[in-house]
Amino acid sequence: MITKTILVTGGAGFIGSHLVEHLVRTYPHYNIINLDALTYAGNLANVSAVAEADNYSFLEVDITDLDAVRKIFAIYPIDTVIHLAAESHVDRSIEDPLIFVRTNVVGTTTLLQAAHEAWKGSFGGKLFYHVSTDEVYGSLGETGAFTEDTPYDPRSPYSASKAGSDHFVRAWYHTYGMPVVISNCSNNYGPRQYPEKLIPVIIHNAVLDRPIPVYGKGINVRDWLYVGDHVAAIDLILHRGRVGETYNVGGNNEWRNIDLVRRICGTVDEQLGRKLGTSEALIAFVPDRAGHDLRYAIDAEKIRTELGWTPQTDLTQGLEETVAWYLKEFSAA
Ligand SMILES: Cc1cn([C@H]2C[C@H](O)[C@@H](COP(=O)(O)OP(=O)(O)O[C@H]3O[C@H](C)C(=O)[C@H](O)[C@H]3O)O2)c(=O)[nH]c1=O
Repeated sequence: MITKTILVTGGAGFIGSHLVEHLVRTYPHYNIINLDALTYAGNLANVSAVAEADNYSFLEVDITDLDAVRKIFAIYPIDTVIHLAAESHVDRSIEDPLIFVRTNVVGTTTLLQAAHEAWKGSFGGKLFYHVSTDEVYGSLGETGAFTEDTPYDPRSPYSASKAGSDHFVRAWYHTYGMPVVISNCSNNYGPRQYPEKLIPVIIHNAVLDRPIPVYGKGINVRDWLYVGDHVAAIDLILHRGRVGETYNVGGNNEWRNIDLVRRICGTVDEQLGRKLGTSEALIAFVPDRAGHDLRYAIDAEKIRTELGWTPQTDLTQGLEETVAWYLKEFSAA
Protein backbone atom coordinates (compact mmCIF):
# COMPACT_ATOMS: atom_id res chain seq x y z
CA MET A 1 0.00 0.00 0.00
CA ILE A 2 1.32 3.46 -0.93
CA THR A 3 1.79 5.58 2.21
CA LYS A 4 3.39 8.68 0.69
CA THR A 5 3.45 10.35 -2.70
CA ILE A 6 6.62 12.34 -3.17
CA LEU A 7 7.21 14.77 -6.01
CA VAL A 8 10.96 15.06 -6.58
CA THR A 9 11.88 17.95 -8.87
CA GLY A 10 15.14 17.74 -10.80
CA GLY A 11 15.23 13.97 -10.39
CA ALA A 12 17.01 13.41 -13.70
CA GLY A 13 19.94 15.56 -12.62
CA PHE A 14 23.01 14.66 -10.62
CA ILE A 15 21.92 14.81 -6.96
CA GLY A 16 18.25 14.32 -7.86
CA SER A 17 18.86 11.03 -9.66
CA HIS A 18 20.80 9.58 -6.74
CA LEU A 19 17.97 10.63 -4.44
CA VAL A 20 15.27 9.17 -6.69
CA GLU A 21 17.10 5.87 -6.98
CA HIS A 22 17.50 5.72 -3.20
CA LEU A 23 13.87 6.56 -2.43
CA VAL A 24 12.41 4.19 -5.04
CA ARG A 25 14.51 1.28 -3.80
CA THR A 26 14.38 1.94 -0.05
CA TYR A 27 10.69 2.80 0.19
CA PRO A 28 8.59 0.57 -2.08
CA HIS A 29 5.53 1.90 -0.22
CA TYR A 30 6.28 5.46 -1.38
CA ASN A 31 5.20 6.63 -4.79
CA ILE A 32 8.05 8.65 -6.31
CA ILE A 33 7.19 11.08 -9.09
CA ASN A 34 10.22 12.49 -10.82
CA LEU A 35 9.52 15.86 -12.42
CA ASP A 36 12.28 17.21 -14.63
CA ALA A 37 12.45 19.58 -17.60
CA LEU A 38 15.36 17.58 -19.08
CA THR A 39 17.49 20.62 -19.77
CA TYR A 40 21.15 20.14 -20.73
CA ALA A 41 22.11 18.73 -17.30
CA GLY A 42 19.17 16.33 -16.92
CA ASN A 43 19.35 12.87 -18.43
CA LEU A 44 16.91 9.99 -18.14
CA ALA A 45 19.83 7.58 -18.33
CA ASN A 46 20.62 8.78 -14.80
CA VAL A 47 17.47 7.08 -13.51
CA SER A 48 17.39 4.08 -15.85
CA ALA A 49 18.03 1.70 -12.95
CA VAL A 50 14.59 2.43 -11.48
CA ALA A 51 12.67 3.44 -14.63
CA GLU A 52 10.56 0.27 -14.59
CA ALA A 53 9.83 0.21 -10.85
CA ASP A 54 6.13 0.11 -9.89
CA ASN A 55 6.51 3.01 -7.45
CA TYR A 56 8.24 5.33 -9.94
CA SER A 57 7.01 7.64 -12.67
CA PHE A 58 8.56 10.40 -14.72
CA LEU A 59 7.01 13.66 -15.94
CA GLU A 60 8.77 16.04 -18.29
CA VAL A 61 7.66 19.40 -16.96
CA ASP A 62 9.22 22.84 -16.51
CA ILE A 63 8.70 24.04 -12.92
CA THR A 64 8.00 27.58 -14.15
CA ASP A 65 4.88 26.35 -15.98
CA LEU A 66 2.18 27.02 -13.35
CA ASP A 67 -0.64 25.36 -15.29
CA ALA A 68 1.37 22.19 -15.85
CA VAL A 69 2.45 22.05 -12.19
CA ARG A 70 -1.14 22.68 -11.04
CA LYS A 71 -2.29 19.76 -13.18
CA ILE A 72 0.21 17.44 -11.52
CA PHE A 73 -1.09 18.39 -8.08
CA ALA A 74 -4.64 17.84 -9.35
CA ILE A 75 -3.86 14.38 -10.70
CA TYR A 76 -1.58 12.95 -7.99
CA PRO A 77 -2.17 12.94 -4.21
CA ILE A 78 1.19 14.60 -3.54
CA ASP A 79 1.94 15.05 0.15
CA THR A 80 5.66 15.80 -0.07
CA VAL A 81 7.72 17.89 -2.45
CA ILE A 82 11.50 17.52 -2.48
CA HIS A 83 12.67 20.37 -4.64
CA LEU A 84 16.06 19.99 -6.30
CA ALA A 85 15.39 21.33 -9.79
CA ALA A 86 17.70 24.28 -10.33
CA GLU A 87 20.20 25.92 -12.58
CA SER A 88 23.32 25.16 -10.57
CA HIS A 89 26.49 26.23 -12.34
CA VAL A 90 28.10 29.46 -11.13
CA ASP A 91 30.01 30.13 -14.38
CA ARG A 92 26.82 29.85 -16.43
CA SER A 93 25.08 32.24 -14.02
CA ILE A 94 27.75 34.83 -14.76
CA GLU A 95 27.18 34.44 -18.51
CA ASP A 96 23.39 34.18 -18.44
CA PRO A 97 21.89 35.30 -15.11
CA LEU A 98 18.25 35.61 -16.15
CA ILE A 99 17.70 31.89 -16.63
CA PHE A 100 18.83 31.45 -13.01
CA VAL A 101 16.19 33.91 -11.82
CA ARG A 102 13.61 32.16 -13.97
CA THR A 103 14.30 28.59 -12.87
CA ASN A 104 15.50 29.09 -9.31
CA VAL A 105 13.31 31.97 -8.15
CA VAL A 106 10.24 31.83 -10.40
CA GLY A 107 10.35 28.01 -10.57
CA THR A 108 10.49 27.65 -6.79
CA THR A 109 7.68 30.14 -6.21
CA THR A 110 5.59 28.44 -8.89
CA LEU A 111 5.94 25.14 -7.07
CA LEU A 112 5.16 26.78 -3.72
CA GLN A 113 2.07 28.38 -5.20
CA ALA A 114 0.80 25.16 -6.78
CA ALA A 115 1.47 23.16 -3.60
CA HIS A 116 -0.25 25.84 -1.52
CA GLU A 117 -3.35 25.83 -3.75
CA ALA A 118 -3.52 22.04 -3.59
CA TRP A 119 -2.86 21.77 0.14
CA LYS A 120 -4.75 24.87 1.34
CA GLY A 121 -6.64 24.26 4.51
CA SER A 122 -5.03 20.91 5.20
CA PHE A 123 -1.31 21.07 5.68
CA GLY A 124 -1.39 17.97 7.94
CA GLY A 125 1.12 15.37 6.76
CA LYS A 126 2.41 17.69 4.04
CA LEU A 127 6.00 18.86 3.55
CA PHE A 128 7.82 21.13 1.12
CA TYR A 129 11.51 20.26 1.36
CA HIS A 130 13.81 22.70 -0.42
CA VAL A 131 17.34 21.53 -1.22
CA SER A 132 19.71 24.47 -1.36
CA THR A 133 23.36 25.44 -1.21
CA ASP A 134 25.90 26.79 1.26
CA GLU A 135 26.76 29.51 -1.29
CA VAL A 136 23.86 31.58 0.03
CA TYR A 137 26.06 32.44 3.02
CA GLY A 138 28.72 34.09 0.86
CA SER A 139 32.47 33.65 1.08
CA LEU A 140 34.60 32.85 4.12
CA GLY A 141 38.13 33.95 4.95
CA GLU A 142 40.71 31.40 5.98
CA THR A 143 38.91 30.41 9.18
CA GLY A 144 35.35 29.88 10.39
CA ALA A 145 32.41 27.91 9.06
CA PHE A 146 28.81 28.61 8.05
CA THR A 147 26.19 27.81 10.68
CA GLU A 148 22.44 27.90 10.14
CA ASP A 149 22.50 31.38 11.72
CA THR A 150 25.10 32.86 9.38
CA PRO A 151 23.53 35.88 7.63
CA TYR A 152 22.88 35.45 3.92
CA ASP A 153 25.45 37.19 1.72
CA PRO A 154 25.21 35.66 -1.77
CA ARG A 155 27.70 37.02 -4.27
CA SER A 156 27.10 35.33 -7.63
CA PRO A 157 23.91 35.43 -9.72
CA TYR A 158 23.60 31.70 -8.95
CA SER A 159 23.87 32.07 -5.19
CA ALA A 160 21.65 35.16 -5.21
CA SER A 161 18.97 33.16 -7.04
CA LYS A 162 19.25 30.29 -4.56
CA ALA A 163 19.13 32.75 -1.63
CA GLY A 164 16.00 34.23 -3.19
CA SER A 165 14.42 30.79 -3.46
CA ASP A 166 15.26 30.03 0.20
CA HIS A 167 13.62 33.29 1.26
CA PHE A 168 10.47 32.48 -0.71
CA VAL A 169 10.24 29.04 0.90
CA ARG A 170 10.46 30.67 4.33
CA ALA A 171 7.90 33.26 3.25
CA TRP A 172 5.39 30.47 2.52
CA TYR A 173 6.14 29.02 5.97
CA HIS A 174 5.69 32.28 7.87
CA THR A 175 2.86 33.74 5.80
CA TYR A 176 0.74 30.73 4.96
CA GLY A 177 1.90 28.18 7.52
CA MET A 178 3.13 25.77 4.87
CA PRO A 179 5.29 23.04 6.47
CA VAL A 180 8.74 23.54 4.97
CA VAL A 181 12.29 22.46 5.65
CA ILE A 182 15.49 23.63 3.95
CA SER A 183 18.96 22.13 3.72
CA ASN A 184 22.05 23.99 2.56
CA CYS A 185 24.80 21.73 1.33
CA SER A 186 28.44 22.09 0.32
CA ASN A 187 30.02 20.93 -2.98
CA ASN A 188 28.81 17.48 -4.03
CA TYR A 189 30.79 15.04 -6.13
CA GLY A 190 30.21 11.54 -7.47
CA PRO A 191 29.02 9.68 -10.56
CA ARG A 192 26.67 11.44 -13.04
CA GLN A 193 27.71 15.02 -12.33
CA TYR A 194 27.53 17.07 -15.50
CA PRO A 195 31.02 17.75 -16.88
CA GLU A 196 31.00 21.48 -16.25
CA LYS A 197 31.74 21.23 -12.52
CA LEU A 198 35.34 21.02 -11.33
CA ILE A 199 35.72 17.30 -10.63
CA PRO A 200 34.20 15.92 -13.85
CA VAL A 201 36.04 18.62 -15.85
CA ILE A 202 39.35 17.39 -14.41
CA ILE A 203 38.56 13.75 -15.18
CA HIS A 204 37.28 14.44 -18.71
CA ASN A 205 40.19 16.64 -19.67
CA ALA A 206 42.76 14.31 -18.13
CA VAL A 207 41.38 11.36 -20.09
CA LEU A 208 41.13 13.37 -23.31
CA ASP A 209 44.62 14.82 -22.87
CA ARG A 210 43.27 18.37 -22.79
CA PRO A 211 44.36 21.32 -20.59
CA ILE A 212 42.86 21.13 -17.08
CA PRO A 213 41.71 24.68 -16.26
CA VAL A 214 42.43 25.90 -12.73
CA TYR A 215 40.96 29.32 -12.04
CA GLY A 216 43.31 31.98 -10.68
CA LYS A 217 46.01 30.50 -8.47
CA GLY A 218 43.94 27.49 -7.43
CA ILE A 219 43.89 28.63 -3.80
CA ASN A 220 40.09 28.74 -3.40
CA VAL A 221 38.81 26.22 -0.91
CA ARG A 222 35.75 24.02 -1.21
CA ASP A 223 34.25 21.45 1.17
CA TRP A 224 33.53 18.24 -0.74
CA LEU A 225 30.71 15.83 0.06
CA TYR A 226 30.06 12.52 -1.65
CA VAL A 227 26.59 12.58 -3.24
CA GLY A 228 25.52 9.38 -1.45
CA ASP A 229 26.18 11.05 1.89
CA HIS A 230 24.06 14.00 0.81
CA VAL A 231 21.24 11.63 -0.12
CA ALA A 232 21.46 10.03 3.34
CA ALA A 233 21.17 13.49 4.89
CA ILE A 234 18.14 14.34 2.74
CA ASP A 235 16.47 11.07 3.79
CA LEU A 236 16.98 11.90 7.47
CA ILE A 237 15.76 15.47 7.10
CA LEU A 238 12.73 14.26 5.13
CA HIS A 239 11.74 11.85 7.88
CA ARG A 240 13.01 13.51 11.05
CA GLY A 241 13.81 17.12 10.27
CA ARG A 242 11.85 19.72 12.20
CA VAL A 243 9.37 21.78 10.21
CA GLY A 244 10.47 25.39 9.69
CA GLU A 245 14.12 24.51 10.29
CA THR A 246 17.27 24.74 8.21
CA TYR A 247 20.00 22.10 8.24
CA ASN A 248 23.52 22.68 6.96
CA VAL A 249 25.09 19.62 5.33
CA GLY A 250 28.84 19.45 4.75
CA GLY A 251 31.63 16.96 4.16
CA ASN A 252 34.10 18.29 6.77
CA ASN A 253 36.51 17.82 3.91
CA GLU A 254 38.13 21.06 2.79
CA TRP A 255 40.53 21.20 -0.11
CA ARG A 256 42.32 23.94 -1.99
CA ASN A 257 41.36 23.52 -5.64
CA ILE A 258 44.91 22.97 -6.81
CA ASP A 259 45.53 20.22 -4.25
CA LEU A 260 42.30 18.47 -5.17
CA VAL A 261 43.09 18.75 -8.89
CA ARG A 262 46.52 17.16 -8.35
CA ARG A 263 45.00 14.38 -6.30
CA ILE A 264 42.40 13.55 -8.93
CA CYS A 265 45.05 13.63 -11.65
CA GLY A 266 46.87 10.96 -9.64
CA THR A 267 43.75 8.81 -9.34
CA VAL A 268 43.09 9.07 -13.10
CA ASP A 269 46.70 8.10 -13.95
CA GLU A 270 46.51 5.18 -11.55
CA GLN A 271 43.22 3.86 -12.93
CA LEU A 272 44.36 4.30 -16.53
CA GLY A 273 47.61 2.54 -15.69
CA ARG A 274 49.69 5.38 -17.05
CA LYS A 275 52.77 7.12 -15.70
CA LEU A 276 52.10 9.20 -12.58
CA GLY A 277 52.34 12.90 -13.49
CA THR A 278 50.86 12.52 -16.98
CA SER A 279 47.58 14.22 -16.05
CA GLU A 280 49.17 16.77 -13.75
CA ALA A 281 51.23 18.03 -16.67
CA LEU A 282 47.92 19.13 -18.25
CA ILE A 283 47.11 21.63 -15.47
CA ALA A 284 46.71 25.13 -16.91
CA PHE A 285 46.16 28.18 -14.71
CA VAL A 286 43.50 30.32 -16.38
CA PRO A 287 41.95 33.74 -15.57
CA ASP A 288 39.97 33.70 -12.35
CA ARG A 289 36.17 33.45 -12.12
CA ALA A 290 34.59 36.90 -11.63
CA GLY A 291 33.74 37.42 -7.95
CA HIS A 292 35.22 34.01 -7.10
CA ASP A 293 34.23 33.07 -3.53
CA LEU A 294 37.40 32.24 -1.62
CA ARG A 295 36.23 29.55 0.75
CA TYR A 296 33.14 27.61 1.85
CA ALA A 297 33.05 25.54 5.03
CA ILE A 298 30.10 24.06 6.85
CA ASP A 299 29.44 23.66 10.53
CA ALA A 300 27.31 20.49 10.45
CA GLU A 301 26.86 20.27 14.21
CA LYS A 302 23.08 20.72 14.09
CA ILE A 303 22.38 17.81 11.75
CA ARG A 304 24.90 15.67 13.63
CA THR A 305 23.42 16.24 17.07
CA GLU A 306 19.74 16.40 16.04
CA LEU A 307 19.62 13.69 13.39
CA GLY A 308 22.81 11.72 13.96
CA TRP A 309 24.12 12.39 10.44
CA THR A 310 27.81 12.45 9.58
CA PRO A 311 29.45 11.88 6.19
CA GLN A 312 30.54 8.26 5.73
CA THR A 313 32.54 8.28 2.50
CA ASP A 314 36.17 9.35 2.71
CA LEU A 315 37.67 11.26 -0.18
CA THR A 316 39.92 8.45 -1.39
CA GLN A 317 37.03 6.01 -1.66
CA GLY A 318 34.68 8.63 -3.14
CA LEU A 319 37.17 9.77 -5.76
CA GLU A 320 38.10 6.22 -6.74
CA GLU A 321 34.45 5.38 -7.31
CA THR A 322 33.84 8.62 -9.18
CA VAL A 323 36.85 8.31 -11.48
CA ALA A 324 36.02 4.63 -12.14
CA TRP A 325 32.47 5.59 -13.11
CA TYR A 326 33.61 8.24 -15.61
CA LEU A 327 36.24 5.94 -17.12
CA LYS A 328 33.58 3.28 -17.63
CA GLU A 329 31.34 5.88 -19.31
CA PHE A 330 34.21 6.80 -21.63
CA SER A 331 34.91 3.22 -22.55
CA ALA A 332 31.21 2.61 -23.26
CA ALA A 333 30.97 5.71 -25.51
C1 LIG B 1 34.62 24.33 -13.38
C2 LIG B 1 35.90 24.79 -12.72
C3 LIG B 1 35.92 25.27 -11.43
N1 LIG B 1 37.07 25.70 -10.87
C4 LIG B 1 37.03 26.15 -9.44
C5 LIG B 1 35.95 27.12 -9.07
C6 LIG B 1 35.62 26.73 -7.64
O1 LIG B 1 36.49 27.36 -6.75
C7 LIG B 1 35.88 25.23 -7.59
C8 LIG B 1 34.63 24.40 -7.76
O2 LIG B 1 33.94 24.90 -8.89
P1 LIG B 1 32.51 24.33 -9.35
O3 LIG B 1 32.05 25.15 -10.49
O4 LIG B 1 32.63 22.87 -9.56
O5 LIG B 1 31.61 24.51 -8.05
P2 LIG B 1 31.24 25.82 -7.16
O6 LIG B 1 31.35 27.06 -7.93
O7 LIG B 1 32.05 25.74 -5.91
O8 LIG B 1 29.70 25.52 -6.87
C9 LIG B 1 29.24 24.18 -6.62
O9 LIG B 1 29.00 23.93 -5.26
C10 LIG B 1 27.99 24.70 -4.66
C11 LIG B 1 27.83 24.29 -3.22
C12 LIG B 1 26.73 24.76 -5.45
O10 LIG B 1 25.67 24.99 -4.93
C13 LIG B 1 26.83 24.76 -6.93
O11 LIG B 1 25.64 24.35 -7.53
C14 LIG B 1 27.96 23.91 -7.40
O12 LIG B 1 28.18 24.17 -8.78
O13 LIG B 1 36.78 24.98 -8.67
C15 LIG B 1 38.27 25.68 -11.54
O14 LIG B 1 39.33 26.06 -11.00
N2 LIG B 1 38.27 25.19 -12.82
C16 LIG B 1 37.12 24.77 -13.45
O15 LIG B 1 37.20 24.36 -14.63
